[in-house]
Amino acid sequence: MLYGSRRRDRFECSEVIDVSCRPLPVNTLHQDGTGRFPVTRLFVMEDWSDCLDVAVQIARRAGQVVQSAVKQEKQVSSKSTPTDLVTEADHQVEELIISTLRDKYPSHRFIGEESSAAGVKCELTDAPTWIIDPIDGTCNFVHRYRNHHILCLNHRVNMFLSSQHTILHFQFPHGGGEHRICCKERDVSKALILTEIGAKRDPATLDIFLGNMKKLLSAPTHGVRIIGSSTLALCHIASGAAEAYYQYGLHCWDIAAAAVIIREAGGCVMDTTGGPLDLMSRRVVAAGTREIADYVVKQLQPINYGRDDTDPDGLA
Ligand SMILES: O=P(O)(O)OC(CO)CO
Ligand SMILES: [Mg+2]
Ligand SMILES: [Mg+2]
Repeated sequence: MLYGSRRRDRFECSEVIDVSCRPLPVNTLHQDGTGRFPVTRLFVMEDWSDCLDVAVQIARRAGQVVQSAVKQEKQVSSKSTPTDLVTEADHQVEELIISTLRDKYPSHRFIGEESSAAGVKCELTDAPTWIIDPIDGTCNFVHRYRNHHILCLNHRVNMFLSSQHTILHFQFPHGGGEHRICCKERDVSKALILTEIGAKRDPATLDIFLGNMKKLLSAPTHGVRIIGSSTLALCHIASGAAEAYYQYGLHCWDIAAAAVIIREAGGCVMDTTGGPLDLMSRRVVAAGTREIADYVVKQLQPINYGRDDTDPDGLA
């Protein structure tokens, strides 16, 4: 996923296409029945239009790497915990994205999941910065459970791109997207809520995690789902396929692009305290409506995962 933001630029939804030109599954990211996102106008600031072309090309190449790797035997290692998995494909895709973009845009900066795991400081400045999750849903990828995406965001260019089964270009007017596609449900008893587990599995953390889920299930809501890809789940909020998402323990590369997509689709993204989202905080609540988001915020007991920018091992 490649995304960038220039705050006052207009940007509008262009299209959702499938890498192999197959129709997208209904409800994967949008539901117009054709597998196509309603195409409107494409507007890219001249400065950054080149970035979009490059992003599309890289995403296609990275998507091919992942699609070919998914069928093969994988070398699986763990990072911060035994459940925090990484494969050769994660490294290969991140290297492909960073090396290509660095050649093309020497002044741009990078925050990458696997580079951070290797000790590169996770530092977000005002410089154009690409935030990269080479495979989101690595555990799914390892098990061939097909919910995984390549995610990369450019912090200063209005574009976002995801590649695995899909390539997405979303370009919206900041703060005023015309495509209000998030669910507008305000009644939590009619909500489907998504979450992810996080890498910590000690008994105290799991008690809090299960307690939070129990509260939301007993609201009652229609249900709680865990699909194994934070960003895909967040994109489901943008698409209107679910009403809310919350998580402790995700990273800036899981949230960054999806947060913009949700906002521009008319939804809200915030901190688990109800305050503004802090990209480095490793926690998030997102929803189609403020009412549902506020309800979720009130139910949650926090889990401390530290911060991406100050706790590189991620287990503070
Ligand atoms: O598979 P990844 O990139 O580790 O991401 C996990 C959450 O951090 C699933 O979204
Ligand atoms: Mg991820
Ligand atoms: Mg990843």
